[in-house]
Amino acid sequence: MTKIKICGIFQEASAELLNQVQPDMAGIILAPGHRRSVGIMTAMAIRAKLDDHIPLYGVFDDQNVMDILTFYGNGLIQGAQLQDDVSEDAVTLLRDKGVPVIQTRRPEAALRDTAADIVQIDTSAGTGTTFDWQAVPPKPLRKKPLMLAGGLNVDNLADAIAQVQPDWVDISSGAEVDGVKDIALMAQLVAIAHAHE
Ligand SMILES: O=C(O)c1ccccc1NCC(=O)[C@H](O)[C@H](O)COP(=O)(O)O
Repeated sequence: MTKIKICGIFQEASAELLNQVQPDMAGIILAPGHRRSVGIMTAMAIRAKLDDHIPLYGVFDDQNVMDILTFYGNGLIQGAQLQDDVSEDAVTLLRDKGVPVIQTRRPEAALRDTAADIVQIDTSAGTGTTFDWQAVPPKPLRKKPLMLAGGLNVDNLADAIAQVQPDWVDISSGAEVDGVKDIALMAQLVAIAHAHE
């Protein structure tokens, strides 16, 4: 089974849909200024609606470690996804404080040492853009669980899993119709991921 994260939840109603399709993780964009960015009130409402056993990760594109620690400490998020330009010092500090971390990397930097729990390979940042999956290092070379992201959808997910052999897949745009999370697409994506090793 390949685990699946559905990212970019920005509506309370989408949390109820996630409870129906049961992904292994959900993500909210706590970095400001993006189409799917959420404020604290919406984030709290999403966390309250989402089933307790589905961890909610905050996506951050700066190094405001104190904010991340506060959000983690008060239960708003169960982990942090840090974009490529966040320093390894921030990753180490968060891990030292017990915060699970997903570190986003471009494919060419996939094998760089990190204290993160999961390395996400992505060039998309929620734009639905794929990259050449052959650039992902083969499984025997990986030191950390790998999360594949970027332009995954119901048409290419099975091929992506077969080719890359990720531990996790992460999908945002491919789970949306007209910019809003769609229950039928999310159900298909979860079924495809869970059916494949
Ligand atoms: O979704 C955003 O708006 C976003 C903004 C800034 C940094 C990251 C962002 N999204 C991350 C993700 O949704 C996923 O980790 C990943 O990039 C998959 O995106 P997609 O290609 O849309 O499936």
